Amino acid sequence: MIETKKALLESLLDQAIVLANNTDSAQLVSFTKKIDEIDPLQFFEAAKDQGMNRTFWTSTADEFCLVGAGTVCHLIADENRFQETEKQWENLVSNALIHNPYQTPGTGLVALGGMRFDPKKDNTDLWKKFKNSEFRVPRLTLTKQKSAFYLTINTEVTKDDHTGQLAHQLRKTAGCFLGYTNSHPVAVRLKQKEEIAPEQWKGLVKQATDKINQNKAEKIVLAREMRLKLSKQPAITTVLKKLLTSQTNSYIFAFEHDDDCFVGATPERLVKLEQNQLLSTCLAGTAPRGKTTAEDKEISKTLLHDPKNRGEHDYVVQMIKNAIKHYCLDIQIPDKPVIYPLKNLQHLYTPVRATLKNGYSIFDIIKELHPTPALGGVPREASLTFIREYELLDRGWYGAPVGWLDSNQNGEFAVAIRSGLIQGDEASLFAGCGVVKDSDPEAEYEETLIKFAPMLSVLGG
Ligand SMILES: C=C(O[C@H]1C=CC=C(C(=O)O)[C@@H]1O)C(=O)O
Repeated sequence: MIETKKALLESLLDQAIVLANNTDSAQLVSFTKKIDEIDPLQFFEAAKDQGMNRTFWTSTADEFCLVGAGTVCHLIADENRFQETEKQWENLVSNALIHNPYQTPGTGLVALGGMRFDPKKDNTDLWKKFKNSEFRVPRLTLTKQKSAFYLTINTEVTKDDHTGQLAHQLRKTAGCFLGYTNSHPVAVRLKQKEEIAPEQWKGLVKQATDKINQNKAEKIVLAREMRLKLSKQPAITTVLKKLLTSQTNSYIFAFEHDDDCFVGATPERLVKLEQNQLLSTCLAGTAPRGKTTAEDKEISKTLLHDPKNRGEHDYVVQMIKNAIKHYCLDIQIPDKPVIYPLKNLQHLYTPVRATLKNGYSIFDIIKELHPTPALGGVPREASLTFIREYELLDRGWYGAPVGWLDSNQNGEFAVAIRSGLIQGDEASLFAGCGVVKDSDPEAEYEETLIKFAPMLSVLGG
């Protein structure tokens, strides 16, 4: 007998009720179908209307987007957060009843999340809603891969559920998302902007260069915070829309916890995995964009040959190479970086390609890579100790891996920089830069100002 699409959902729910009965526990069901084109931001906004916490991820280079609405289950980890999350994920996947006839990465059962930069640094009140490591499996996930769109409905079925009633409820909720049209709310005005202790931060850069000149470290990345007061609570949909149009070479992400939302537009890929094909990238070494094409080219040329920036960049290349060699075969790294242009900045960029050996997962790689010298420093422990002790802020999820994974060994993580934590009508923005032996505090300060710009401008600055 040929089953209709409608009957597929019902038969999956029937099976789940039997399993829930047998095990006397809730059964996770994941059902994916192709849908007509839909604006991911409308889907995101619809989730707000349904009172659901939202998660957003887009890789503009791949025309790939994931939007999560609500949470059907959480993966939360403290100690050994990478191994623990992987274990929870494997467990969840092996017990779920999954219907996903598509091979497209990011369809089916997907978890999205992130983690704290440094689990050893005390958690302040600022980040109190954000766990050491937290991934969510959304109630509804929209996946956009180029011109194809997929909807995944995840639900926990209990032995007392009724197939017809549950199927009706799930379709009704999905209908609210698919038929949603609303204009995005207006943007906010910036009322006040406060840089946290800028002079003290410059002093810290000097302290770091002194430490480097005493051969106690080679590179230390130092970050700072800017506090904003806004005219009202911003609509995250509008913030994302502006980031999508202004930061085209970046990953745009958002992770919402009620009135707190961690949002950013980062150019820094940590790792991408498509089955066993791995791509990581080194992005370190920075210069501003030129005002004219000729000036821009001149700056790029200088950046490509500047020993300070090349040194900063090469630390990252070497570290990634060493970090992945145990887990990968066939590692390919070009000899020289190229320029990666952003709206306000340009970076040195080197892609790293490899094949992941059997038996390893994306978590093994993230564990080795985080933090790269683009966010921590060299040597890793000495720089982290310095940051932990002296940096004037709680980085929270800033500078840490943020991304997604699916149940077919696909996933992608970026480093959450060029980001901010929006809390009601206030926000904290974060920006940092690599300090090496000849760093000039004033120049590093200027560099962080440019790095604040993408988030600042979408919040009315
Ligand atoms: C720490 C940040 O940038 C890092 C990533 C790329 C280039 C960097 C640099 O040139 O200093 C930083 O290492 C930030 O944007 O907050």
